[in-house]
Amino acid sequence: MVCSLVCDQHKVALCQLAVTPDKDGNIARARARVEAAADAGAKLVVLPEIWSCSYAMETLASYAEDIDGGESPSISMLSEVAAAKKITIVGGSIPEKASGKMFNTCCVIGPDGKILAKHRKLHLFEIDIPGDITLKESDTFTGGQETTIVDTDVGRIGIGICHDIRFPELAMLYRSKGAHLICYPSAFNMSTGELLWDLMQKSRAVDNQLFVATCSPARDPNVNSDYMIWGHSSLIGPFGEVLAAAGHEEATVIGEMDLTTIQSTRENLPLEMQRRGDLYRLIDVLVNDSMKSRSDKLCLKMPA
Ligand SMILES: NC(=O)CC(=O)C(=O)O
Repeated sequence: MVCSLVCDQHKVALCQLAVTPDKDGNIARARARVEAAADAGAKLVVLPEIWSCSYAMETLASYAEDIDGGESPSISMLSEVAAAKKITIVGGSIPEKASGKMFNTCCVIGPDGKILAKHRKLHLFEIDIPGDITLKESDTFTGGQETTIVDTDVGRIGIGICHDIRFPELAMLYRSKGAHLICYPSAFNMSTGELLWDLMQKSRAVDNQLFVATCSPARDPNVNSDYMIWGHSSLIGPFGEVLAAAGHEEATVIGEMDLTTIQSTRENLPLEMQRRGDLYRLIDVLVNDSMKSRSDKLCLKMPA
């Protein structure tokens, strides 16, 4: 491949890791997977949501790391590997402790091993389907306050974590700021995954005509927990094409991201030129919605 000043084609690896309660083991396995992905030519490696320990609300605090205080074995390992292999890593997420709170945090690390950006999950997952699944992340985590878009060697990347994918406004914001790729380290489950996982990543990609990468932990069918992981990490192109996809078991999948297809897709299907800013604007939706009370938001008005 011949690259001009800035290379447009990049191999992206999604490391769908098997995650256990053994943190040292998880870090060692992640290191081996990231190194192997780099050796296979990946310039960007993406890890899952909560990969240093199990996604079990009751045990997360005992695994939390102080990233800003420099006491984070998980992030130190990623920095070492990024620098040794000269790659960019979207480091999934780990439980982060800071100011007496806990966040669900993704670090983006550059080829010099330095942290380029830190994203704290903005929308905390909340679901209550009686008899099936009930989970409220906000009982455990504090939500982040900042959106995250970062320039890297493989393009401009917007970051969201799992449930953040359900909020199209965030993806639209990243698109408007020139993102080439949105990465969503995630951990969907068996109740949400089958119907929503593929649909949402393709929706964010085709609505915004950019690349979307998701990375999940592997499913453990023997796990003694009511939260069984869906898996199926994927790389989606700007026309909704599946460029790489894992099953539900532990695997690394690598896909090629050709950034020039963003422009060609936008020329072929010029959505941005057709947007009816005279009839609707995102700002109106946001302002109207934020003025409503929480109970108003939950209730759909029925016709009289
Ligand atoms: N971890 C999550 O945010 C899970 C989620 O969004 C889901 O649908 O499952």
